[in-house]
Amino acid sequence: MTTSNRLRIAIQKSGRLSKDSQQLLKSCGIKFNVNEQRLIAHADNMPIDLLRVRDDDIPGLVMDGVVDLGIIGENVLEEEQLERELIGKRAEVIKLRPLDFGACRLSLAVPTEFAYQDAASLEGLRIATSYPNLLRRFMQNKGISYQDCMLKGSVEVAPRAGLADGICDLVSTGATLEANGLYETEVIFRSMACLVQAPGELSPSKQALVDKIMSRVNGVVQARESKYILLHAPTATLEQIVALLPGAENPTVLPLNDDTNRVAIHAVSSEDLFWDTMEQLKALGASSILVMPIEKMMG
Ligand SMILES: Nc1ncnc2c1ncn2[C@@H]1O[C@H](COP(=O)(O)OP(=O)(O)OP(=O)(O)O)[C@@H](O)[C@H]1O
Ligand SMILES: O=P(O)(O)OC[C@H]1O[C@H](OP(=O)(O)OP(=O)(O)O)[C@H](O)[C@@H]1O
Ligand SMILES: [Mg+2]
Repeated sequence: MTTSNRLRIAIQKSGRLSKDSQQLLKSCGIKFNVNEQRLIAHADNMPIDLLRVRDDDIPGLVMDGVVDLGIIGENVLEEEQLERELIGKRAEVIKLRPLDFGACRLSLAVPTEFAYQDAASLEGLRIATSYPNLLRRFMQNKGISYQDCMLKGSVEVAPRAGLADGICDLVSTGATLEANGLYETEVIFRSMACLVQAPGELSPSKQALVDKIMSRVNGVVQARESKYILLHAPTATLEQIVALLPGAENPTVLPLNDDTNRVAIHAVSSEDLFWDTMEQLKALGASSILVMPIEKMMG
């Protein structure tokens, strides 16, 4: 456990998770300025320090209690846990919650000309990856032997460079695979960013701060997933219209001036309202449909 009485949070310095991690903490009311050159950023309004590091270092820092909290991809967390289990090192973290960014998957991929049937097609072949432990677990469960080619970056170029027959790497849109003449054959792990806490007990003041941050994170994420919906609806189709609003319980129904056949509906929906639903609402006679973002939410 850290000895400092300021709460330490590790986030990725620069990369796929850095902007979203910083944005999330800022949305929770933590005020800080990041200096690109500096590893540490002190919050102005709360006893919190942000440590800006390589994402691979975050699970270890949390597991060892060097920092109190961390924001990390589940893929990197799980890989580090498997690595530490292998060498008998403490690998515990408290998983506080998944976050709403950093969605990707760890997949097997092979060159377009490779006749892939199932994972057994890779028997005895060489697979390039930055995730040797997740790959090993998957292949061991299937009873397939293969050869490792450990690369920290540029994994997708390995087959073309003659370093490997296939790869096991992160995919989101698939554009990188396509650009490198590869296709995805098997998803071996699905990942999101998550908020984790060091094992063991925090001091009461730090615990109170973590509770406060957690409640705010919950509010921020919930608000981002929700929408405020306003519309006018014919009373005749009111029930059908309300049923179409995703996750909107007990919407407010208000009378309209000089119109007894129509009402105004105000509702908080637990998810976005897609165009298809808006078109269905319109077909049921709804009009003046407004879908608005919600900035904050509590209770
Ligand atoms: N294409 C993607 N879309 C969404 N999330 C992704 C994508 N690629 C990676 N991620 C998530 O973001 C994390 C960080 O990815 P990034 O590519 O920035 O890592 P990195 O190059 O290892 O960075 P670092 O320099 O910090 O080691 C990944 O571990 C994964 O959880
Ligand atoms: O399926 P896609 O949408 O193409 O995304 C996948 C790519 O994204 C990540 O790399 P990133 O772009 O973060 O750069 P990096 O290789 O420098 O980490 C990942 O390592 C893949 O290479
Ligand atoms: Mg990394």
